[in-house]
Amino acid sequence: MSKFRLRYAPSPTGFLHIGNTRTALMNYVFAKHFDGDFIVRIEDTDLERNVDGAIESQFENLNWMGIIPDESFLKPGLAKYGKYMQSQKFDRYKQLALELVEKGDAYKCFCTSEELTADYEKQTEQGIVATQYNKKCLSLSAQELADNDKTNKPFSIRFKVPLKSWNLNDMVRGDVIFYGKDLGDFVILKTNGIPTYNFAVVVDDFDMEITHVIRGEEHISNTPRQMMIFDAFGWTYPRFAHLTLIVDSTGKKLSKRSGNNLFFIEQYKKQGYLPQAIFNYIALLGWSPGVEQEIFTTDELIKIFDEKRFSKSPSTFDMVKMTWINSQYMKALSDDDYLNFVKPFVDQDKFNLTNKSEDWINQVLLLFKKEIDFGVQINEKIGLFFENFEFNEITKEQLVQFENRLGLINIFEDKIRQLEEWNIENIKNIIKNSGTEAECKGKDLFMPIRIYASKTEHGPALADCIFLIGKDKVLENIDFVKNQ
Ligand SMILES: Nc1ncnc2c1ncn2[C@@H]1O[C@H](COP(=O)(O)OP(=O)(O)OP(=O)(O)O)[C@@H](O)[C@H]1O
Repeated sequence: MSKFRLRYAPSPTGFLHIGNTRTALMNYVFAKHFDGDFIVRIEDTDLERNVDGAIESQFENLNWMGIIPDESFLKPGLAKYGKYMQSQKFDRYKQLALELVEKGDAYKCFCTSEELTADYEKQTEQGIVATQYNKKCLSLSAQELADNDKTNKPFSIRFKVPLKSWNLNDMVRGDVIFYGKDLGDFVILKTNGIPTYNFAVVVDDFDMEITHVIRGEEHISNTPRQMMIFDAFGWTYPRFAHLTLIVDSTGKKLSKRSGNNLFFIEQYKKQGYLPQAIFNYIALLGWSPGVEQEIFTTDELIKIFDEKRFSKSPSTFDMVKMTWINSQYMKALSDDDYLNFVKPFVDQDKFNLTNKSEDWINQVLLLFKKEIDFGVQINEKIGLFFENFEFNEITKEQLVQFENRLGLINIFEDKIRQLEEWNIENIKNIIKNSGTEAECKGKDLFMPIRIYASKTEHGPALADCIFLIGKDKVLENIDFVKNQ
């Protein structure tokens, strides 16, 4: 059996989003499961739609998620596989399109766009819904052709669709039959010499010896056109798998053009999601592992991958689920890995770390290891340990509910002031003893102390909080809250 070779072929018309990542990921996992090659090819023939920075975004984000190409324009394979960017292969496509003209499988079309539009409009008036090219140029005489060539009349090249049928035998959808009579003769090389999508894809898949084409199902109607081009050259088809699309909550396909930032991978990188978690989540979109388990490493996913488990219905992108998976990965990190990961997300414009010790910063960040779902959330948690933390009205309302608060806090404050050895154990004892002396326990004990000492009703373990806020600042907070 020859080595499996699969490809992900984005157009550089926008940035990597959850939808096209799923296609890239499935090609990658499929290839790696069978010890094959994963190739990234850039389909940039639509020059006007190409977007600056799009190629970099695709590669950067794929690499970040561990979807690493074996071959791409950055790391070309054998010379016989050709270029990995379609805009660098225009000569090859042209030469092959002319070869098909030579063989009689394609023909030059001299119709102008005005003529074509007029004819399509006429067909529509006649009630024809699926308009087709009228094959006018197929019957040009040798003399007409020679005259047109002599005057350099601009032409496109059209494929002559045979009147036969094709069975896609799709890996997801099974048998799908297409008939030539339903497909008009289509352009494979435009007047400007640039190939159309269907032609370039076939030439590339052949050149690169692609064995399996896994892509979104919006491409299914392209596939018979590609199969007939394979046939015309006498080339063997790859196996096709058209995966159902990833849609948003309104059922709309996620697309580079959707303009919704929430679909882009870059967004999650910036928010402090872990690449393995996103990989894990996307792998389960439209593919089932066949077991209840939901958390898998990349290696496990590659191992258990089964091409028979692709879903037949669209999958909705669910950010809540992805965030939950991310939180599971965050909790499972070692303390060191967690700290290395989360520190860069601390907003240093808001929280000045320069005068804090490394040890203190680490202890503060670790308090929230089990609480935060993704990196930037740390900024919603750590405010109470920093200057200028605001005491808000809601907290004040909470505090006044505790009738015994002043008696309790006076006792607590006194003990804190006298405490010589500042450690968590001693602080715990002070809280306990203050409760005994003020005759309060449970919420009546902990909540007032928490609010006076930290200016908020929220926070991790009370003694840990007080310890890290520090003695002077705790006393300052108590004084401040008393005066509200
Ligand atoms: N929402 C989606 N769900 C599943 N696969 C998708 C989705 N969007 C794109 N793909 C797949 O990603 C691959 C790369 O596609 P492409 O670069 O054309 O992305 P696109 O987002 O569809 O682009 P555009 O926004 O320009 O239409 C194709 O195989 C395509 O089928």
